Amino acid sequence: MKLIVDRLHVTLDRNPILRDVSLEVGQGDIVGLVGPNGSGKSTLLRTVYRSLRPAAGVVRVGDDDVWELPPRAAARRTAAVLQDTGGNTTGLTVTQIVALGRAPHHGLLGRDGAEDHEAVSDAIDRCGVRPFADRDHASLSGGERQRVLLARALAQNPKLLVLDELTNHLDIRARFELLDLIRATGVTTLAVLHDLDLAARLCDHLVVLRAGTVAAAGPVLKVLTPDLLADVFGVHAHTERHADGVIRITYAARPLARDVDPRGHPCRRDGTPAAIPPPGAPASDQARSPK
Ligand SMILES: Nc1ncnc2c1ncn2[C@@H]1O[C@H](COP(=O)(O)OP(=O)(O)OP(=O)(O)O)[C@@H](O)[C@H]1O
Repeated sequence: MKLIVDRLHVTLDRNPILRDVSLEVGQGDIVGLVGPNGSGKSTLLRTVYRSLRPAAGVVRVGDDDVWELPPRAAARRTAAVLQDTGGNTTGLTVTQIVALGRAPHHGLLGRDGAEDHEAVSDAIDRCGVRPFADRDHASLSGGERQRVLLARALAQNPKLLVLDELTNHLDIRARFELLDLIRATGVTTLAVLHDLDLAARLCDHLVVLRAGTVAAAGPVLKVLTPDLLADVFGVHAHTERHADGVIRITYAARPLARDVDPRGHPCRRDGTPAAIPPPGAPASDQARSPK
């Protein structure tokens, strides 16, 4: 199903956290949500998986506003894998954790049927956690637990996957494997990723948040321009597609100084110029961080 976020505003403790945020994830597409710390990525995800009601705006999954759907119907559509959803799982096996993904599909009696067993078994296999199936979930490594949480989400058979830093605990091979796995699901996905290289590998499109607003959105190469990387992330970098088809980002050795604007002109900490550069003045190389 398609996800549409339309003119979303979120306020927390009277502070505006998201302002006029709109984005779209097409059926089966993977869109990466990126941005500096505190830019509002997790807050946006919370409105999408219906844990935080927006002050204004609409979140539509398929044809329905998720905030108008009954909670159980909304839960059947969207599965979220969050940074710290491990919770206290001591005493539950991996299979039991994955089976929790079936809860939104159960009737009043809450009994597992053949379809539930099949969905759980299939998710366990797809995520490669069969070797741990009978282990206590709490005894797994961080990376193993991440895969189990993804298996729980897939067991739910969702129409929309919402992922918050899923690859955090994973080694590099496991990251690539997980990215392949997410791609193979074919499920519409909105994923928060801090690692821009991984975002470029996984995603069809990116949405860049800065201070609660959308700074840019579109195909990876169009979005991750040197100006945007300097402006939003404060780094000198360039992005290109290599001969193997993979988009990679090359970063300068150091971040931009905080008191230099993206063109290398001195500025105040709030980004306003310290002095108006004369017309046509070249960017000061001295003011730039070394490449
Ligand atoms: N209850 C609250 N009251 C006021 N501000 C809040 C509240 N909860 C979160 N915030 C602020 O909202 C902003 C956005 O937070 P959010 O967690 O969505 O950012 P993020 O982009 O996911 O950050 P990170 O990359 O560090 O995980 C932050 O500045 C945070 O301090």
